[in-house]
Amino acid sequence: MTALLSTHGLIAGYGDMRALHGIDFAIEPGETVALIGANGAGKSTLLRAIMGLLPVASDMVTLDGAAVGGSAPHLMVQNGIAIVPEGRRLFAGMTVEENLRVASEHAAKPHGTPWTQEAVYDLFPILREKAATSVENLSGGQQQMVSIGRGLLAQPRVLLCDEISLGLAPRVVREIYEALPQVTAQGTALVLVEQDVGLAQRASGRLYCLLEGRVTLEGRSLDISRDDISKAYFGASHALD
Ligand SMILES: Nc1ncnc2c1ncn2[C@@H]1O[C@H](COP(=O)(O)OP(=O)(O)OP(=O)(O)O)[C@@H](O)[C@H]1O
Repeated sequence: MTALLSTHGLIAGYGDMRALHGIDFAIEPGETVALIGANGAGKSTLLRAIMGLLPVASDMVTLDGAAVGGSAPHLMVQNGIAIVPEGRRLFAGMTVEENLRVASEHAAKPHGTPWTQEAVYDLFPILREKAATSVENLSGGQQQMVSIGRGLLAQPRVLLCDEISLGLAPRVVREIYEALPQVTAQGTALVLVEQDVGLAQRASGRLYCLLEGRVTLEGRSLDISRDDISKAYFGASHALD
């Protein structure tokens, strides 16, 4: 079966520095897949490579079987891939509503029920109250909700989320993660880069662990033991302990 989005022996890096050494990854509609791994393992690089923010060969990324690797990021959005970047990167000086509107203006053609601003406000009701507030006056959690909302309004088939829990209070992280099943229920697939391994395991159906630019573990999140994760996360030297 052809996956919705897949990578095939994906190699990517920065100048002469190769950060990913042949990544095979796949995700289906409505699936939540977590990417875990230590700092520098290559998780963000994989998202950037998929998104067309780093050069990759066209056949290294396929969408519905079509080679799309290395397309410009705006074309990847049109193809149905969107990213919630690390650090949120909202448009400062603009309100919540304006940030969301900009996303709608550059959206892909919706595949199923389109995401609307109202649907985003239903997902994160606090944003409805803050619609006219400038984004720099929001809490970190509220800014993250805007960033996710903005990603959804691009009408993605796959939303790539880079460390959406970073720096947020546990209560806020819970609030955001509790909303995610409503996203996948619409058929949108979610890729979650997540530092909190327990959270990643609970929130995803499958996970991949990266170590130094390679996949060291892949499987159904609930079937993978903590020991297997620990070995995959820290590498063979740890496994021999
Ligand atoms: N802009 C960049 N220029 C050069 N090297 C980079 C750049 N960004 C990342 N790297 C390097 O690429 C490798 C993978 O980094 P990446 O950010 O993808 O890791 P990560 O798993 O997302 O970790 P983190 O949790 O720290 O973001 C690391 O060796 C890192 O130093």
